[in-house]
Amino acid sequence: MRIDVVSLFPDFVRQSAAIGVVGRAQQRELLQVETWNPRDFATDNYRTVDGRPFGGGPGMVMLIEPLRAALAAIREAASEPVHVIYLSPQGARLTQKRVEALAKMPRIALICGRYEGVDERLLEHEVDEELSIGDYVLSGGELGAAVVIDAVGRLQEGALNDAQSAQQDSFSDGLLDCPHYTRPVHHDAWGGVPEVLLSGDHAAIRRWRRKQSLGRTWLRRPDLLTQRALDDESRALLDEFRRDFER
Ligand SMILES: Nc1nonc1C(=O)NCc1ccc(Cl)cc1
Repeated sequence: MRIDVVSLFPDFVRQSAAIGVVGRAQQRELLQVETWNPRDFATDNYRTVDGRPFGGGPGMVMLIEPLRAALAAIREAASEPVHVIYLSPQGARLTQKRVEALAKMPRIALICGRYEGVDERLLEHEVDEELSIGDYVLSGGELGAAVVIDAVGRLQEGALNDAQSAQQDSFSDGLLDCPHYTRPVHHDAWGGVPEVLLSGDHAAIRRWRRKQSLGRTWLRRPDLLTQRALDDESRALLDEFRRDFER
């Protein structure tokens, strides 16, 4: 999969995509991240990328032309269609479900805005999808782009090792993760570890972990439970968790 990022801060995007799982996915050529700086597509001597807002008001707006020219260059370098995404608080909230769909696309382009916004005509004519990583205001779209690159990059076939895949699965089935423990078995100030995890009874351990994931989701994110049907076993485990909790 190839991801082209249009950003005034290409180094940030490149460096964040060069580490960890995503960095390794690039080394293995499972993923390719390229950056394009709109300033390189500005047509005037001052390499201008922003303009004053019509209607007045503070701040500046990103010009159409440098962004449009950067996208044209991206499309020229592409043998297949490019799905263009704009990151902003005005977009649809990014979910794991949407990440899984994006991860199957051959090419996506991420446009990172700065200043007060991007000329609406660019968004109307060039952007296929507007996405938000959360309901808060950042200084630009680059952090959103880094989130999309990470979430989509780790889903590329071969990017994750077994442990990471297991962790991914626990989140991806729409539930919160269970608690994790490691040595020491007994900590002076903070006590021990749930006995079942020391038992070696793998069926019981699996059951305990599933019960914890269901229970934590019920306690912390009940909205996630309404979005999915629970099979009989999960329903029984959650009821057991709730009985224990309310005891
Ligand atoms: N929340 C979010 N989810 O994705 N992006 C954001 C965000 O706050 N971007 C800031 C931003 C976006 C566009 C422009 Cl022109 C300026 C600043």
